[in-house]
Amino acid sequence: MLLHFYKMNGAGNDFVVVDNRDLSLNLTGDQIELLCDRHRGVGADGLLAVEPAENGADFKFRYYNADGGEAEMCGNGARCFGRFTAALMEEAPDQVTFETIAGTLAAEIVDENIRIAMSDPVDLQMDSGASVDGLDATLHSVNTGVPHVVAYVDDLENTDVVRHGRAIRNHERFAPKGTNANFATVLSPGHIAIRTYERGVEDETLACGTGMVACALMHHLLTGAPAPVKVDVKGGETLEIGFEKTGEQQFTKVTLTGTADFVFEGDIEI
Ligand SMILES: N[C@@H](CCC[C@H](N)C(=O)O)C(=O)O
Repeated sequence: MLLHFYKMNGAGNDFVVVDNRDLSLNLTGDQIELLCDRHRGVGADGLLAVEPAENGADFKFRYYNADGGEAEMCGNGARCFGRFTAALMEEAPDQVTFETIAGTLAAEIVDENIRIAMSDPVDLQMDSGASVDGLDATLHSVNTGVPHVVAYVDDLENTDVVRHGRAIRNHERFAPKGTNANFATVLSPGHIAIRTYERGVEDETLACGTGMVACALMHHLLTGAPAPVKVDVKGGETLEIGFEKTGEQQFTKVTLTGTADFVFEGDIEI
């Protein structure tokens, strides 16, 4: 079968995007893994599929990690999905809504950037009680659409993100679903830098949107820094996280603002 695809990236987190509004595609996990393979396929951290909405939004968002497994949400993917679906609509909209497993989200076009109105974070735990060998940091956890652990460290550049990230991702405390693992450091009040090991990619990626949100919320809880929090990512960009606090460890109106760019499109035999 010849598949038409688009390649996009959000802050360096890259995606194969397919238009499946007619539901004619039924990609298997193996096919998705092959499409995301950087040597044998297009190469990407994940695959986004546009499907018809079921509950009144503009579209349905499906997200698959590079290993072919479906995930509930992807923050950088959501910005790319917003940019992609806005281009599918007849009149250029200010906002696109889409159903995800983590709830219905909205993407707003803000100048060159896309701002995602995220689902409210759940399962927030300051100090999850877990620890991993060789990492002297408290592991906080929160689900910002997908599960995340956040560890604040002094020396981010020299942190072994793959080793510690893999140990956290596979830690029994976060089983059976596993977790993404973020390492963050404070650059100045309200400005942090992060690196993320992603579940389903099983490696460090250049950026992770839901991970940025997790680290920004923890930064607020640990230091009191107000919104918006700026987040530098490994890919070199700085994104912005907005939020409102509704309780001691509860947040709403969480937003993620950053780039979402088309890279190329093509056809591939699968
Ligand atoms: N890259 C993402 C997160 C994608 C899902 C994640 N790997 C998981 O399995 O939880 C983002 O930008 O949020």
